[in-house]
Amino acid sequence: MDFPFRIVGFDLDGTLVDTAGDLTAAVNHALALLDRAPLSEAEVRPMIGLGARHMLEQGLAATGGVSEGVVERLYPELLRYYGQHIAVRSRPFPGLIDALDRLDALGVRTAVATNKAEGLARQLLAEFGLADRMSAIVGGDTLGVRKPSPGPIHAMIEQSDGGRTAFVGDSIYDVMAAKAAGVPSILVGFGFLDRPAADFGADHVIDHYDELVPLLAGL
Ligand SMILES: O=C(O)COP(=O)(O)O
Ligand SMILES: [Mg+2]
Repeated sequence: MDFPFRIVGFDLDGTLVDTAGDLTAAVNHALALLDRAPLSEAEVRPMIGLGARHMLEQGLAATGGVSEGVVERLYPELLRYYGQHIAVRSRPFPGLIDALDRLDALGVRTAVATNKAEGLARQLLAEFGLADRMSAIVGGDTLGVRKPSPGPIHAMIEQSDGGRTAFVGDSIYDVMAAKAAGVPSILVGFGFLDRPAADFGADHVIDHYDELVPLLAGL
């Protein structure tokens, strides 16, 4: 039987890899430089999804206020710290590697469109041996646009040589980008969701990676 998709694209933070612990540590490193109290991982999770700069702005806003000058000063600090501590607590979500293996065996290309900076995305994926198995890795700074624009998904599809595509993500920006790109959107219910899964308007929701290949096979 022919598999109905040639490309399956993934978001990174909160979708392929649970990065909340290391991203929280990076935000808290920046906050500590201002003598501000740390945030919990539960507080930082909903701040993830529009890139690390946005996460820093949200973290500052939640702890006493944010100004452009402070963001300018702390953003490079946050990136530097994060790059040096990128995979201390981060781990691929359960069942991911099996699902990628199954897609590989079906001849499906897997690719990434993330709002994380491309260099950090490649570094993180390489930590888990995942960079080399992706046909494209498009980051938040790769193009002039980021999700919810469909641009990163279009670029990911083009770099993967085209074909029917589905996109898997954990944020409203992923669902919006997939819809704008005209590809089915699949929400992972285990990601960094900031609202109930049913409220995202995704075409499908999975609660474990074991569900991904059977779902796609039926679409
Ligand atoms: O780094 C972020 O805030 C978002 O990254 P993601 O697009 O992979 O979720
Ligand atoms: Mg995400």
